Amino acid sequence: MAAPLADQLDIVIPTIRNLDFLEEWRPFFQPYHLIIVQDGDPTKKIAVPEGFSYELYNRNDIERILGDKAWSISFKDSACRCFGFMVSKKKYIYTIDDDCFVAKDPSGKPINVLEQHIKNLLSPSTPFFFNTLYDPYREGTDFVRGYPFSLREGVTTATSHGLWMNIPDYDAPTQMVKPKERNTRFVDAVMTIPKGTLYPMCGMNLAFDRELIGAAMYFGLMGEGQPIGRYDDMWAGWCTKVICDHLGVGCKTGLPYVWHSKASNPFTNLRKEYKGIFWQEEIIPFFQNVTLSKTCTNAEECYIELADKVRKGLGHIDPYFSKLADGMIAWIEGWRMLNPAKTA
Ligand SMILES: O=c1ccn([C@@H]2O[C@H](COP(=O)(O)OP(=O)(O)O[C@H]3O[C@@H](CO)[C@H](O)[C@H]3O)[C@@H](O)[C@H]2O)c(=O)[nH]1
Ligand SMILES: [Mn+2]
Repeated sequence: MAAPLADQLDIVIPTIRNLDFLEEWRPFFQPYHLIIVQDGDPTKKIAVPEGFSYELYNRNDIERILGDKAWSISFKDSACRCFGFMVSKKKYIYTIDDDCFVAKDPSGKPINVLEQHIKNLLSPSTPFFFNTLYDPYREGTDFVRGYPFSLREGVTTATSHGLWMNIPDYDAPTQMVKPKERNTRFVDAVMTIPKGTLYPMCGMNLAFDRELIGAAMYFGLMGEGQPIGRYDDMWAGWCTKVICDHLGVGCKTGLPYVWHSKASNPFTNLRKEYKGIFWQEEIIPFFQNVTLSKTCTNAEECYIELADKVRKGLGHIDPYFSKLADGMIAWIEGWRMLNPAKTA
């Protein structure tokens, strides 16, 4: 079984359930190191299937390691996964939910998500001009007529956003209106999200270049004690996209697919999401108009400047956003504490 970049990529899994799903992934995941972020009750024992290389962190570990910055890592929300991004020492991260399984392509072949995500990350992105035949670097396709030759080299890819068969990542209102809707459509495409365009980044099946954009992959303050949930990955997606646009690197979406098996409770989800549903109508224009200084030349510097802009630009909506801006700073302080070499 192909295991590209096995020594350069960590798999981060947030879990409040169990890790039984790893048995199905074993052929693809066993060569890689796992970073498991155990949410909820730290006294609960999470069994890791035999044969996997892993490190496991629970809430006590997060408090011990981050000390007075631990509050920036959410509790009782999948946002806790970003702690795994922080403690990893690898160049690449893949993160997956524990209710995602191996999907099959239309020929019935099991999909090796890591192989496809790594292909996406190692091939260039084209954020400055849209190629209508999708990924021009893929075998059997190319740039179409009229595509500027000066742009055909493309730029470095920072993120690879995979999709989901079966249970789609719908918000609560959509889930409530369409409880039985399942995604049965396999679209054989990867495309770069154009510069200046935001997207709803889902954390269920996501890979990224940790050295390039990891410092901006903070999943915010969600879950217990917070007025909002299930906007963790959305927040990280908005922040990382504006920073990728500023740095001139790309974000891709499309292949690979996972099979998402569990529909979370729409009523619980509505309670978590409802403030986000109307707040985002102000948040999105903020991110669409935010600009970062030319002096910001890496994700950390961009993120610190963005935190200040969040405090000034969104603080009027709710005091939560000032706290979130503080959380963004605490996150970067934690990041720098655990990743000193890169900062230097
Ligand atoms: O309190 C919690 C709840 C869940 N987890 C772990 O996080 C992932 C996702 O959980 P789940 O599958 O229950 O939620 P979904 O609605 O399907 O997830 C999607 O919505 C986003 C919510 O933020 C999430 O990023 C998407 O993937 C599982 O691994 C749970 O075990 C947790 O750690 N703590
Ligand atoms: Mn799920």
